[in-house]
Amino acid sequence: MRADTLDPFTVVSADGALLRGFRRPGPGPTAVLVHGVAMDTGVWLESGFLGELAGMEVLALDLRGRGGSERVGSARRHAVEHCVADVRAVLDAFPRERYSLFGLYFGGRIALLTAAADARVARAVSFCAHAEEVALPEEAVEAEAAAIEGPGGRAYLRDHFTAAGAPRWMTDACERADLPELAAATRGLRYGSGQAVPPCRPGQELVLVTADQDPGLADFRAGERRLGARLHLVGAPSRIRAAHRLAEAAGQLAGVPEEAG
Ligand SMILES: COC(=O)C[C@@H](NC(=O)[C@@H](NC(=O)[C@@H](/N=C1/NCC(=O)N2CC[C@@H](C)[C@H]2C(=O)N[C@@H](CCSC)C(=O)N[C@H]1C(C)(C)C)C(C)(C)C)[C@@H](C)c1ccccc1)c1nccs1
Repeated sequence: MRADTLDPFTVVSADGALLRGFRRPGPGPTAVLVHGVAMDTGVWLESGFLGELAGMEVLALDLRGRGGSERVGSARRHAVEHCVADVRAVLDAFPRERYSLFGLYFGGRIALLTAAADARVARAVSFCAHAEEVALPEEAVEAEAAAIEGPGGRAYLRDHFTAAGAPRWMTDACERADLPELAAATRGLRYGSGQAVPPCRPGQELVLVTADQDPGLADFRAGERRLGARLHLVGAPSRIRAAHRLAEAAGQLAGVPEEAG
């Protein structure tokens, strides 16, 4: 028996891309959920994230090229500025006083960039993606895109994530991916995804979440200093293994008072 009522919605992004998602009604503050590169809104249900946000209104979108949203086809139309525009189209479609954004992996960077661009965002929580500049290794990312669109694309993703100890919901998301579009999204990372998140607005709360044993912990610490972000660590040996603990972390961070008894 599904405990949640999920109402599908459709919004149009600034460049005309048709985006789909779902709203889970709730009495409390509004959460907007932003998934990662090789994911879609299904991860919020399968990871247990949604249940941890009981009491909040939840708006979850499929970013362009993912889930039920429009296939935009080109790497340029997957530039990070278009992903930010996708999130802002959801805010425009559901006018609220304030929003809390929760982003998974690359969705976390999109959430942080959206906060920097949009004062309506009161809080942005990035799970396993930091806010610092990243020099994307062109060749490695191109090789990854080629692997994804190649004949063994499905196996590349499944095997790599499985070997890295990813949870079932992350590998299952890869099974649903439109591989040519995922390759375009991967190539699209070269258009701005490495940029550092600019300082956000006064009053905005930023939270960075990662594994306490993440080898890249220094980049998350830099976000504490540079952006005044809060750092929340989960016990895990890596960012990917932290995925098993992110729903639990979300519950702790959502900070929505338990329903009155
Ligand atoms: C350390 O990396 C991990 O801890 C895995 C982790 N990644 C990341 O946190 C971030 N990324 C990366 O660090 C690197 N980026 C990659 N390629 C870009 C990239 O990410 N993808 C493109 C395809 C899509 C599947 C996605 C991806 O997941 N691929 C994985 C490997 C797949 S299987 C383990 C993947 O990292 N590959 C790397 C290669 C260089 C190996 C190709 C650089 C170049 C940015 C440093 C990611 C959030 C991001 C951050 C900022 C800008 C862009 C992207 C995960 N993210 C999702 C789930 S786990």
